[in-house]
Amino acid sequence: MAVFESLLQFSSTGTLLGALLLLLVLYLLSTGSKSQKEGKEPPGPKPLPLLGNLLTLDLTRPFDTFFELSKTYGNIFQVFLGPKKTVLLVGYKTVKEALVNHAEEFGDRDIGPSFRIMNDEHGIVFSNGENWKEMRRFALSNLRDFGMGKRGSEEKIIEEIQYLKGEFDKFEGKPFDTTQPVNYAVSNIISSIVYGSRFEYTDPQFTQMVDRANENVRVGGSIPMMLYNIFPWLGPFLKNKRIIVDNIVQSRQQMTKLINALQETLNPHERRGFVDSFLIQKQKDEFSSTGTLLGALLLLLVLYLLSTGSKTQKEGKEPPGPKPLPLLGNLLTLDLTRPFDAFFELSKTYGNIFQVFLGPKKTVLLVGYKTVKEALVNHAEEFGDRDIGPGFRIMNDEHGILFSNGENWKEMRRFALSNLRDFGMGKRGSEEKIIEEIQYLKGEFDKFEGKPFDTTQPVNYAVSNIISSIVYGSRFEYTDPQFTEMVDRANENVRVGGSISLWLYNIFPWLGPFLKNKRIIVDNIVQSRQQMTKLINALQETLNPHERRGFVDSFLIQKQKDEKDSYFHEENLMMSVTNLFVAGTDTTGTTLRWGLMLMAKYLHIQDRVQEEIDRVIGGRQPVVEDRKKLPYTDAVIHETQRLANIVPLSLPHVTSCDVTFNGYFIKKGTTVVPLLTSVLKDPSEWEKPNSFYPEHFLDEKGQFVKRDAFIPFSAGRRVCLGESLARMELFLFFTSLLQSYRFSTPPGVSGDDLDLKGVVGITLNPSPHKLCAIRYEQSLKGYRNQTCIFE
Ligand code: HEM
Repeated sequence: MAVFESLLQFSSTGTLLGALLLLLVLYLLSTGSKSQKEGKEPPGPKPLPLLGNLLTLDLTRPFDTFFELSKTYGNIFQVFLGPKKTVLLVGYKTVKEALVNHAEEFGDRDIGPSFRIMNDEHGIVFSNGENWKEMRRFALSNLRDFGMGKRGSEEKIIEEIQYLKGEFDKFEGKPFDTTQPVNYAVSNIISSIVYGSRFEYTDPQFTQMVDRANENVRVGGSIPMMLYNIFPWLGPFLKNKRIIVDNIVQSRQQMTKLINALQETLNPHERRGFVDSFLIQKQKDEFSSTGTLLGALLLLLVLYLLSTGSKTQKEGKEPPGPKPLPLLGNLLTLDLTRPFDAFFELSKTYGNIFQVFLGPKKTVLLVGYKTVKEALVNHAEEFGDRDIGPGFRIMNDEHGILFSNGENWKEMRRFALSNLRDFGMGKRGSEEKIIEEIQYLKGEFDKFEGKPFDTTQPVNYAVSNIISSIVYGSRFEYTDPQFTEMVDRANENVRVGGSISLWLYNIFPWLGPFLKNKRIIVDNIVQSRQQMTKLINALQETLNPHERRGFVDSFLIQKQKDEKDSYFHEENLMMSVTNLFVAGTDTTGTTLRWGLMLMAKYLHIQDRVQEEIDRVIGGRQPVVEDRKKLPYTDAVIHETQRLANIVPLSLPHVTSCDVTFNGYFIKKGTTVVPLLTSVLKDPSEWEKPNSFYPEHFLDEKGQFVKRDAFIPFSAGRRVCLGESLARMELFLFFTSLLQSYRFSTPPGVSGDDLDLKGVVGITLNPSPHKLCAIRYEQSLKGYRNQTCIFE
């Protein structure tokens, strides 16, 4: 019944009672009609659909419950924890027979969602296969070296007992809770084997680590965590899951400090404990000491030179590419500070389809308009899956739209598209929202009174409010820290997500604990989820099925209707909202900022835009309909998107099956990068690929012309879901701002100082800069000569 009570916490009582009644009917029907497949599967109590045996199991003491059940079903029986079948082994003979005589078959660890958040399938307790074998063997042999089960640890234990007695003595015979002193003493034994020294019981670094570990062990066995294992979408609502995640984040920080300190004082000839042994082994194995690395590089170079002479490239089979080194692949020769430029450069040698090895990971590059279009559009199915590497996995966990695949992706994308359209995406509804938001943004610009300022935050907040009002049903104030922090964190994750350390993390995920950037991303996610949960809970509480305020409402209503439907669960809601929020903010904000910067850089082009707007629109608010009458402005916006090239690598795809493409064989599961840079700057498509040249989109009569190779939103199955919204936003924001302001560089900064290279993240941002936005009054002539206001 405890489960029943816990379930009540998560659902509205009415819906739950209805669902239970339905399940009861299903149960009664099924009891009469079907026979149990005894003799094949182990026997066990009859499960209800979806809930399995949860309603009849007392999960407060599951071990007693299972033991009790064995009296009815024997020594091997099965229960259903929700939809998850679990076989119980009961009694000495059965347990020994399975674990010892069938050691191989029963020897793997089941790593459910709650253990996964703690461990990520590394280490010893929650890993399997070769990783587990290697880690267990290494731990056993090293723990023995440091005295486990031998004289060495005997001495440590005897020493620690004296400290523990000291603690007990402090109570002078008065009553006390033995938990902390006993835990600290016991923990010091393993700590001195692992770290090489014991800790004082007054050292908060140590006591917090012990207390947190104990809390996680306790909370990890609680009913909410069992439910989380069964229904992981409950995660965002479970306080206990948050406690565990917070404890992990904090303990990892402290462990990292301890390990770093050991690393700094490491002496390979004097190992102090298990960590030292591991670090030394790591150095040996992974070339991290400079000497070894240089030696290894030399060896690799020799191997490389030898192999270049002897083996022939399998051209015509796999795509060509630079010769990879073992383990490191082509990493040493690739400039990951601007990977898209490095790949584009390589295509000059290897052609439009080539492969590189990022570490051991093969990645196929698609280069130029024809190849990218051929793959993404004509072979949409084969090239349409998303590659979800470790870096994206921490952000998304394969739910939502951006980083999911298969039926989950299809359902979420379809639902998002149709609902975003219902809330006005690409239509009149969002036009009104955008025009309203522009007034707020102008208010922000005006506050600077013509003095130089960084456009990042106001532009991002304004743009984010458009997708926010579609998703949540309302805009936020620019002074609301709840909102601004969410936007700032999303942008930080997009920036940090494209850093070299995240590339390395994608290639060698074991680097994770040492990477500050990974920690930044995880912390941002944890905090943003808490804020999103609050926002969604507030919407849930005031939900009216007859008046949907935004995408979240639609999702919640669908979730209520379709409780059985596995796709409309909490995790998909959180991830879809995150995807729309992040993808809908950073991209459009960044493009708009490029646009304003380019106007300040190329004043003669700004002149022409403003002349056209003055002539065609005058002082009234620009609307979408005006686009047709503003060919030059439209061309400038398109050219901004082309040259700014803000998603230069698109997002990684993966082949969904083996595919032979343009004569090359690409295996199922190969990472594929459609190099959008190479399309937007394809020299065979654009007259001046590297210049800002709005004429790319104009015919000789000055009329706007579409260009096939203009695909900043990518193409095919995964084409940007927000394209129509983004295009509308860019047009309205850009024309309205250019109508009202003259943009120029700050005093002392020339247009030439504004660089076009940008800052690399997942998206390509303008380099840090400030602009002056000087109000342009229609009545004033000669606005072109107005310059920045001096402070
Ligand atoms: C100038 C603005 C934008 C640009 C340049 C842009 C570009 C892109 C690109 C290149 C992709 C990856 C396509 C691929 O995998 O091949 C993408 C995906 C996506 N974009 Fe955008 N985007 C923009 C604005 C938006 C907006 C406003 C939204 C919000 C509604 C949005 C939502 C998404 C989503 C949900 C996906 C994932 C699609 C999927 O995996 O099925 N984007 N975008």
